[in-house]
Amino acid sequence: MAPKYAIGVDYGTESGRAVLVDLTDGTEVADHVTPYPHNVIDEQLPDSNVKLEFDWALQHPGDYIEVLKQSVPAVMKASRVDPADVIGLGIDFTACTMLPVDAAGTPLCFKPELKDQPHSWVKLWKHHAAQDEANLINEIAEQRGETFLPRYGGKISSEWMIAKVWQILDEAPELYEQTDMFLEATDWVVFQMTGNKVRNSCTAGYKAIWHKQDGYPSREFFKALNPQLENLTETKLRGEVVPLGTKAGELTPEMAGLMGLKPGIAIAVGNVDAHAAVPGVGVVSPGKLVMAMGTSICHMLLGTEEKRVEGMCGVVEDGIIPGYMGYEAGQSAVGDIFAWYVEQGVPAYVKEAAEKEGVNVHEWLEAKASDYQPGETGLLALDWWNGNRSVLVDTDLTGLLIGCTLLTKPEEIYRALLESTAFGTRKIVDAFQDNGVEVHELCACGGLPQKNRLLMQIYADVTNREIKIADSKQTPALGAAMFGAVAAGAAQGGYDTIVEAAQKMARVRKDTYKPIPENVAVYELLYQEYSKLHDYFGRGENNVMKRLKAIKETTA
Ligand SMILES: Nc1ncnc2c1ncn2[C@@H]1O[C@H](COP(=O)(O)OP(=O)(O)O)[C@@H](O)[C@H]1O
Ligand SMILES: O=C(CO)[C@@H](O)[C@@H](O)COP(=O)(O)O
Repeated sequence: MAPKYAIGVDYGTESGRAVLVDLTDGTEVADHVTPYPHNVIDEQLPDSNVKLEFDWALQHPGDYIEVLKQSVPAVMKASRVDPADVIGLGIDFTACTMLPVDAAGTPLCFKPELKDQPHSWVKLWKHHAAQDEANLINEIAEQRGETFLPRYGGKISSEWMIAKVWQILDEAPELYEQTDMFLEATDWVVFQMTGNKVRNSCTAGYKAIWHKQDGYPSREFFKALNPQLENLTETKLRGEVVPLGTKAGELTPEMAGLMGLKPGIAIAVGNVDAHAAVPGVGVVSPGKLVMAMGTSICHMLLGTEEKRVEGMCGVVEDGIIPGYMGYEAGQSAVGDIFAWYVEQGVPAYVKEAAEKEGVNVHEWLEAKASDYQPGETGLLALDWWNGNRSVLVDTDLTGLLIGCTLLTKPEEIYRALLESTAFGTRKIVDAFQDNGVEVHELCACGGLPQKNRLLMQIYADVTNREIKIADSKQTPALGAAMFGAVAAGAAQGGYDTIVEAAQKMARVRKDTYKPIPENVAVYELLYQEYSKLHDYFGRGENNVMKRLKAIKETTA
């Protein structure tokens, strides 16, 4: 039989990419990236004078369709694979990236009369302007002794569905009324391809407080938030929640025409980028922490029991791989911090030197920073440039750099920023380990492990654990393609379970990063210092970061 193929489409923060995968062994035959034409909308609405407030991050739903229109035909063309041999397609997305739609499923921002209303647009995962609502959700849930709270590390994040929905109700009640449904963007794109509105158990579980046995929180809880939210889950969040790997439907003739595929192929229910990466890197059993390392890091882990872990993003039964508890934690900014420094903090001479040497600024700084030993810069940083997702779960926390002198060099600051993110990951590893969810080894995927060797060695040294690296450059997309193959099923040339698909299709590289004992010893000392700063600024002893933000908001 001719080999069969599946396509995985990975929707990142700034771009979407499609990968065409051979189902016999996971070979990535072709890939193509489409940058989102409108990128992240965080200052002004498109074609409008409307300026956005601080902490907003929106997207244009049309950009997601553009990825299907450009990247899918591009991989078909590059691979010369016969469309008849493509049996399934899966997607993965950033989350919670959500949007309000009308009864026909049309995004409200597409309506001319609503396009100047910021709340009609897609709220990207890193939209952090619903922190007030998140704080209240946590306060009320705690007062009421809601049993869901421990499943989310004790706090519901402002990045998630309920806080974002409530912000819309608070600030744009008319738009809330006009909304027929709030959808995760991943479910909306699947709806565009199939005509079926199906909610996936992964985003519902991790981002919308849905539980396999208990469903959503009670009406009473929502009523306690705001009486207008009492019926939220039966109305604007209604819809069947189905497990990962389920076939959401078949590709419609219209979309097949746009994408250069055959109508009728299996489309898997939506998934989250980090979660799709777990089978993508071949992890289908407990003890191996998968780090999807890009603009942010998501830390994914399988376990056999539901444990309480401070500040984890969530534990969801079957949330990653059926049969296991799926744990998620994360850091809201990692690559984004390095990008900030490269764009905003580096002197002109660094940019000139990098250009002269034919490398980018990251590469130049990495090379220079590699000449330092751990501790030699005298610097230490807190990695909260975009708040803290785990373990403090507080988007109002901000960045900190300590130890600068008149002799401090840009590469030293760059190194301190790399180290700060490794310390943030160590906090997460320790939180799991201390609460009985074992972490034996780390598996890294995403853009960063391909780009920065120093960063990966620092992570091995700081966590004192070996790190395996995914062989795929597009691990979430590979995982999404696996789910596409499962949606198609073995009878069509796909697979019946994600475990089988991962065993056949995933690979890690032979070379790994191993901790260097001398470095581990110094980083242990630095980590103790990091922990003191972490608790001092993050656990209420000195709320200077919040006070500065409050002053900024009143004077802006
Ligand atoms: N050489 C480098 N070292 C460290 N970070 C880098 C380097 N090059 C790019 N980055 C960062 O990588 C991030 C993008 O990661 P990537 O995995 O490609 O994207 P995404 O998270 O959107 O999927 C950006 O935040 C960028 O600052
Ligand atoms: O929050 C999640 C997953 O739960 C991610 O979608 C979010 O951190 C964005 O990931 P990227 O940094 O774009 O890889």
